[in-house]
Amino acid sequence: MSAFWSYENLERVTGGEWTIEPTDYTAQATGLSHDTRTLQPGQVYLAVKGENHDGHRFVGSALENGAACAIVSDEAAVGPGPVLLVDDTVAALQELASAYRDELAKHDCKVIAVCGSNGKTTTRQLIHHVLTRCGLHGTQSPKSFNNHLGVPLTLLAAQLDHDFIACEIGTNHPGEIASLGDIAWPDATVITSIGSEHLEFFKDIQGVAKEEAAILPFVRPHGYVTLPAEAAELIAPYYNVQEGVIMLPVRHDRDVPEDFPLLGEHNRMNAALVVALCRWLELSGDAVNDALRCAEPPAGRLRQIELGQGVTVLDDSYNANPDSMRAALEVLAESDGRKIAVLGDMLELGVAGEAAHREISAEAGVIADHLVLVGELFRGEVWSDGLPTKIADLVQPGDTLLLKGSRGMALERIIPAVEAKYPKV
Ligand SMILES: CC(=O)N[C@H]1[C@@H](OP(=O)(O)OP(=O)(O)OC[C@H]2O[C@@H](n3ccc(=O)[nH]c3=O)[C@H](O)[C@@H]2O)O[C@H](CO)[C@@H](O)[C@@H]1O[C@H](C)C(=O)N[C@@H](C)C(=O)N[C@H](CCC(=O)N[C@@H](CCC[C@@H](N)C(=O)O)C(=O)O)C(=O)O
Ligand SMILES: Nc1ncnc2c1ncn2[C@@H]1O[C@H](COP(=O)(O)OP(=O)(O)OP(=O)(O)O)[C@@H](O)[C@H]1O
Ligand SMILES: C[C@@H](N)C(=O)N[C@H](C)C(=O)O
Repeated sequence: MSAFWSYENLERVTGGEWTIEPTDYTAQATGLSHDTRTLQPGQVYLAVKGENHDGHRFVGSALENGAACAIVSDEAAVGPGPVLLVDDTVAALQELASAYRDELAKHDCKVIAVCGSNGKTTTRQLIHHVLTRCGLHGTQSPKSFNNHLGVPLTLLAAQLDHDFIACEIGTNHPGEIASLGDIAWPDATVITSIGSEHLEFFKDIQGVAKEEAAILPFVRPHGYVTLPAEAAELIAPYYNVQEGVIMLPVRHDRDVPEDFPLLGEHNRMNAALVVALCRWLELSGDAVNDALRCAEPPAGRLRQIELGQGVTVLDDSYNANPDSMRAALEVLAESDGRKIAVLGDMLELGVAGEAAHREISAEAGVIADHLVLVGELFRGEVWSDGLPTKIADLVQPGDTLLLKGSRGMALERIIPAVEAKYPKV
């Protein structure tokens, strides 16, 4: 265990003041949690004000349940154990993560950042899967933890004897990548894609490219960046790296095994970036290929569900923007049987949204034998409790059904009705 988690170091790094003093300043906590529902005894509890709760309300129960101490910004939050008062708990979390990042560097644990418009979770999970199968020990972002809370929590959850952390870095507003880059200081970065995401805030693809390029100055000297060749062209105007950083644009997927199981050209390109990263890490090509052959997509990201009577559901319901819509429609176009596309609204596209919905519905109309549009922006069906059954009734044996829309549309709600009609055998 490192002295990093000692009470005296927590005080030093955060600049806080103890409102309830520890009895032994050199004693160690075992890590940090911001959630009493998952907190382990011995961890620091960090109180965060969220959308639904104020974490300060749970300080008492955190300490009663064995938290080593609590970090708070509200003097009134107390309990049976040490309490460290700071101005801003989110800033304290980020300061702790920054300091821990320096510890990780001393222990030669590599931080691998995964940025990009589409494919961060898929690629981050692929990296963790492949590196682990190649014999390295490491950790990765939970769920899609990729923002001002998720990135520091991911870094702080790593152990100092880990070989790597695969850490997603996300954005939906200009400036977010730079502030997270300044915490993560990655050894290597994969930029999965640059596309029409969150245009409400980035305006256009140049805006997205500029934002994603903002990770580059934070890649550590002699570090590594890989990205698709088209993305490299888009970020070229913003190219700015530390000394000795190698940047490898990837043009093709020919190094990915033919039998890589994730669907779609976009996933083959994600895998090609992982292969490039693994070469930089000097991992065995055969071991990397074997690992890629048994990879699985994360839930809701073009996951193929085989039901009874030859019905296939392509569950791509996690999120949507024009690029990931097109990627999914390409897969549907190649699929067996009649093709049914159920497409939900693409959110956060701002003024670009109207044309994008028009174009996608026209393209989908050419590919699908049956197209169902759901949501206001598509001028489609309004969601109702009866919609899943209505869609299940359209499906015939041997069909392929694509479900794709933004998170807010939650199109995975359609799956149980289709499963009920065509139970898995
Ligand atoms: C703070 C937090 O983690 N909240 C998550 C929590 O919400 P919940 O309603 O339970 O809690 P509150 O936030 O209201 O509570 C405040 C705190 O109280 C704690 N607490 C609560 C109850 C209790 O009994 N005990 C407690 O201790 C609680 O733990 C809080 O600390 O759960 C929700 C459901 O799982 C989560 O959705 C919610 O997560 C918030 C939104 C969050 O930001 N989490 C980050 C860790 C994270 O990284 N989340 C990612 C998604 C990130 C994302 O959307 N990324 C964008 C790009 C970046 C956008 C950026 N600008 C932004 O605004 O975020 C992208 O496009 O990818 C994830 O969850 O996967
Ligand atoms: N390189 C890619 N290009 C286009 N679409 C992709 C790519 N990789 C994955 N996708 C699709 O994008 C969607 C989101 O995938 P994923 O969750 O991996 O991305 P993400 O960047 O982590 O998303 P978020 O930022 O919302 O967490 C899925 O539909 C997935 O199939
Ligand atoms: C879920 C969140 N990370 C995201 O990608 N949002 C967009 C707008 C979506 O859900 O499509």
